[in-house]
Amino acid sequence: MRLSPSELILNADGSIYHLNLLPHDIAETIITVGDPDRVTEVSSHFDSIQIKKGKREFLTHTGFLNGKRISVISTGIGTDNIDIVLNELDALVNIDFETRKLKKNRIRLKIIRIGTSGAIQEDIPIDSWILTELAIGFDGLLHFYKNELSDFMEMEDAFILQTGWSPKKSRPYVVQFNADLAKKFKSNRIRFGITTTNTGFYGPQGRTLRLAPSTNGFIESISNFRYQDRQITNLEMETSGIYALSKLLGHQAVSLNCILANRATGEFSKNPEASVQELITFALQKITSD
Ligand SMILES: O=P(O)(O)O[C@H]1O[C@H](CO)[C@@H](O)[C@H]1O
Ligand SMILES: O=c1cc[nH]c(=O)[nH]1
Repeated sequence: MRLSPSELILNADGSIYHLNLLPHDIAETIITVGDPDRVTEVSSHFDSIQIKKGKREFLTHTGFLNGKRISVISTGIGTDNIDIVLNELDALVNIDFETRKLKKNRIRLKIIRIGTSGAIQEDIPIDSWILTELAIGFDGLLHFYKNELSDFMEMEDAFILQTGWSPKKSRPYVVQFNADLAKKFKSNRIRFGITTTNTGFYGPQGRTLRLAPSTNGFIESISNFRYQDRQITNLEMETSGIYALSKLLGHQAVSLNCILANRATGEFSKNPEASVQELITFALQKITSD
């Protein structure tokens, strides 16, 4: 089937609508970061940079490090942006832009998120790193796609029951990392965890400045959740969308979280930039150690 101009939207130069990229602009190993400034922090480690392109909050650098071609792309904040980034990255490799038809041979991208996050358990130190094994999405993105991702229905039901989750909110969905890709990042510095992906930074993460969240004791309630002796470790705003769409599209994804805040102790990192830099260096070393 030929995709119409309103579905597969290409710019005048043939690049994909939001990312502003041509198919050959991206590598098969993709690092996603939320903050556009973090793109340069990652690509400054590259031996050479071939592509620097962007539009809106979506900035991409593609280059080589130790002979490996890598792209780093900023997603901005939130799973609504992840919907755009994942669909457009997939289109770049799996749709022929000339014929507007799906390619026969599918390419499987390796997607590694390097992001920042808040811990919700007291024993998780500031500036430590968590690799998300299971993401619990409060965002609802998955529900807009035909899918049979139901492996964790029992855990979802347990979460809804234990936290008294309001039916006014989207049903939380649980989705897993790609275990093969995750093996690459095993290290005594990395803790595997359960991450919630929240639809905002303030109310949706139980923060109160002037507005009170609808649920009293939101952080306490999700930090007390237990499933098969496991507990939620941290929260952020993209991982469930990345994992869900990667699974549906056939890509491999892992999410690395640099813990900047601890919501149980009220602490925040004294040097967030250095902390994120260290995680970038670690991730790049693992990615290029084939
Ligand atoms: O540091 P990044 O990758 O943006 O990730 C986290 O930081 C942002 C909120 O400050 C959200 O995007 C959250 O997921
Ligand atoms: O508390 C935090 C810190 C970083 N990112 C988040 O989404 N929440």
